[in-house]
Amino acid sequence: MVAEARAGWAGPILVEPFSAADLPDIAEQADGVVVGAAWMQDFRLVRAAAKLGLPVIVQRGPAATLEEWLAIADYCVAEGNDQVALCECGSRTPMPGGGITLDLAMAREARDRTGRPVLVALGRDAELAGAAVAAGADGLMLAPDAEREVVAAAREAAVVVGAMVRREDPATVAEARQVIDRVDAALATLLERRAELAGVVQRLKPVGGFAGRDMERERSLVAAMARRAPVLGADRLAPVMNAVIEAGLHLAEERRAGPDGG
Ligand SMILES: O=C(O)C(=O)C[C@]1(C(=O)O)C=C[C@@H](O)C=C1
Repeated sequence: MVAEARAGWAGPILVEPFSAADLPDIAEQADGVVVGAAWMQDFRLVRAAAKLGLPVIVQRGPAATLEEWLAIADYCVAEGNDQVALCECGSRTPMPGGGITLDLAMAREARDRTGRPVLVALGRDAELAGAAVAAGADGLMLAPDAEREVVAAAREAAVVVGAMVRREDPATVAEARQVIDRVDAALATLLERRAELAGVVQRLKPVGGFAGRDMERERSLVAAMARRAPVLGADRLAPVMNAVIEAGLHLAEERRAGPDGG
């Protein structure tokens, strides 16, 4: 199965053993071993898994406290393996649909206390991807059989929400460009949404399009933005917003004219 997975995936392959009998094969073929939520407290298996020397992902059991969870990471370190990341998989609660509720506060606390990367397991549902990233998750884990659209939605939320709420500190040109690409992804998403909303205003205003331009409103929105972007300031923002607004007005006029010019 690992060989099959490798054929369609360029990234690292993590494997969760069913029992100690799986460990030799995992050592040979996997890039990391997952201490599954269901057996987090099987200390013998945890120790044996840590001894493989591969990076270990310690998933939190559905009833495990923060201390119990972090203790398992310490067990791995005690086996001489410091490549340990944590993964929040949710607690059993009376919620419908399996009754598992992600504890993002716990994930955050685990990250703050240990300085280790913390992943959040989303199963087959990308809905909380943005929330997990905003709460500080270093990575998202999806069920191996999650649908393509779910994976794409989680990835998109991670990029856009991450760019909005996380500050990164790139050290090289390549890294800085990667961060810029993520910020641009968020900008593109917001620009597209803004153009749609500006189109709504054009349809609702008594006089829409360029004929109904309201420079007073434009000055005031630039001033409000400058309060959030004081380094850029109103003078640098004004031409940027002028271009953004004009693009929205052109789009609205084109749409009103229709594909054949009305
Ligand atoms: O608020 C309006 O009246 C709009 O038409 C929207 C909008 C904008 O894109 O924000 C566009 C043109 C106006 O000059 C001012 C603002």
